[in-house]
Amino acid sequence: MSQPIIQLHQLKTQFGTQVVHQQLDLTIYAGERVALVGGSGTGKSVLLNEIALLLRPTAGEIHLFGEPIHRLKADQIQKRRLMMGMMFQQGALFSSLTLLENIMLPLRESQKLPISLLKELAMLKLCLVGLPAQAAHKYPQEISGGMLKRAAVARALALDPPLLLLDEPTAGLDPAGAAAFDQMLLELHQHQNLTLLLVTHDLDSLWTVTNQVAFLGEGRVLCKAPMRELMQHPHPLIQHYFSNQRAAFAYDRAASSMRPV
Ligand SMILES: Nc1ncnc2c1ncn2[C@@H]1O[C@H](COP(=O)(O)OP(=O)(O)OP(=O)(O)O)[C@@H](O)[C@H]1O
Repeated sequence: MSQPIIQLHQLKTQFGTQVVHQQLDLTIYAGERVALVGGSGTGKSVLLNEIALLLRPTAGEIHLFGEPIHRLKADQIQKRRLMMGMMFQQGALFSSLTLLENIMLPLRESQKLPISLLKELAMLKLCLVGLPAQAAHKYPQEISGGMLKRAAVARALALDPPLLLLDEPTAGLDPAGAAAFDQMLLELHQHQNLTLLLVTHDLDSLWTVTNQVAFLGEGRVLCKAPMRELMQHPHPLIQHYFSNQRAAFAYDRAASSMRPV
């Protein structure tokens, strides 16, 4: 059995009087490809930000890479942060920097290396996500949405983190672009020894990218299981989420593809 790299115990998240998570438990093991799904407003992005240590839960414990975060000192927490790459929903690249400069940013902040070497490392990441070398000197506003998302992944992977977090990575992409992005994620997972955790509403991504799906509802994770099993789960919220024509089409596409479902 792989090591657990994310463990959430009895997490509670509250904004004012709104309780978003309550008694939420979740364990993610090294090497898994996990999606967080659930209805709008169930707190998927909030949970991702808590795991990324960008937001503090109201109560409960987060263990990352086997360490209880609440017992760590600030410098140790920062070290854990660097072990996670995060791709934000809109990419969150700096518009005044080229793609290469954006990818170099995390490297410049944490590595004391000559600039020529940093550039080389950043170029490697650019290639890794399937972007052409000419894209390096373009600005975010000069490239397509698909390229932007790939550049955001390249930046998230700049420091070779073992864990990649992605917030709705295929949102806004056309079907072909989304499928190509999913394929890139699978290749990165295979070749970079990554654990993937993505928030998504993309039913095709659930079938093709993930091997575990954690379903959020009633403030907690109602079930974490492979898609096939999850779809059989009797909880009404899960049944409702998957009982529609779009979900049925995604199932048919997955079943007719060569990939195991
Ligand atoms: N910083 C904040 N302050 C107050 N409320 C917040 C904050 N961040 C999120 N919320 C609220 O928490 C709830 C969960 O938000 P979140 O964005 O995590 O939902 P989600 O499941 O990702 O939704 P969607 O699928 O629509 O993107 C929402 O009601 C949101 O308004």
